Amino acid sequence: METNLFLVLTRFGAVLEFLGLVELAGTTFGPFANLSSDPRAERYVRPEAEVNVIVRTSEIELPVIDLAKLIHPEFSKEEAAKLHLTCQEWSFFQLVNHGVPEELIEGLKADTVEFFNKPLEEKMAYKQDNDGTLQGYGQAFVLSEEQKLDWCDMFYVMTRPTAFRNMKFWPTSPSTFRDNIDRYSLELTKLASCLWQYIARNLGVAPEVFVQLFKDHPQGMRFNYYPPCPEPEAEKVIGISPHSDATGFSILLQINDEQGLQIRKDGEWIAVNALPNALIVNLGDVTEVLSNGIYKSIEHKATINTETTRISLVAFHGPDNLDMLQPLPEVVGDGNPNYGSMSYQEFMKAYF
Ligand SMILES: O=C(O)CCC(=O)C(=O)O
Ligand SMILES: [Fe+2]
Repeated sequence: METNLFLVLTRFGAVLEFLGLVELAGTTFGPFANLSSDPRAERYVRPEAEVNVIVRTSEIELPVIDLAKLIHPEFSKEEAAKLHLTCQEWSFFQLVNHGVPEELIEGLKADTVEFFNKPLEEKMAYKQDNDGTLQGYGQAFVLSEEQKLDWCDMFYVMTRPTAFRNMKFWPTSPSTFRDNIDRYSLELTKLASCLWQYIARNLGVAPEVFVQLFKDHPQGMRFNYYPPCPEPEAEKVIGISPHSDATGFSILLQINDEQGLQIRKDGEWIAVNALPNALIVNLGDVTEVLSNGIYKSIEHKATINTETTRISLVAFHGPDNLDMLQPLPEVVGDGNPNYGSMSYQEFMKAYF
């Protein structure tokens, strides 16, 4: 979690000082026929050293957790033990048999692709404004003129609590998009409640404690759109910079089944090869602190490629408005707390 964390914070409402560069989003990609000769490319092309880190190429499959087994009386104990070990060793896992209806996922995928394929003017009707929440269509944090930019358009909406929804950012076309986002949001909320209970038990904490911590299920959804990046500079361009998520946990759906997520494990970058129907879950910084570091929030990034567009959807699940963020007493026991206590507000501010 000790990384450059430009990414997630405002998902839950911190204040962002924007520099008006949001207008760049979307307009930047199309005209980039040649990154090496276009002066705007400077904003995206990074020094080689930043990008060329080791990637383990050997096939490593991210652990798979089966939700049907987790909730099945006969298999639950074994699967919960696997979940605990996976959370300790990886912090990332693929969730299968997650119960989110396939028809809903397929509908949401189709709507998302259709939305991003629309002409720029139409998408700009939903552009981010300076309301400090990053909701809408645009780019991730642009904090200075010097900062290198991620090769990614984003579209972000707060989905829960439902009172936080700002419907002016919710596209009316495709006609099913709003409803599918709403339904998916509810499905993931149910899923999150279920997972929290097992995570709590695995940490020796009463599930009610987690129910209370995450009671209104704050949830934001970030749609990431990574267009193909032209050669020859593509190797020095990143889809999303290395970061960890400031959440309880995040749930990623690959919209068009293109791979590109990489996670940092034991000092190496590992390319994730996700199963077609899996959701990818990763524990965030809040969980790292609550668990006193038993579970870590690990760094990850998104790569781009030269030929194809990649689209992902990440749903962030945060705690309710905490006063203080600190390790749970059940987890610390008589041992040393590794993590101090900090105000939740301060914690969120640290992301700037
Ligand atoms: O698109 C991906 O694979 C990663 C996205 C991500 O990490 C994020 O949105 O926080
Ligand atoms: Fe992330």
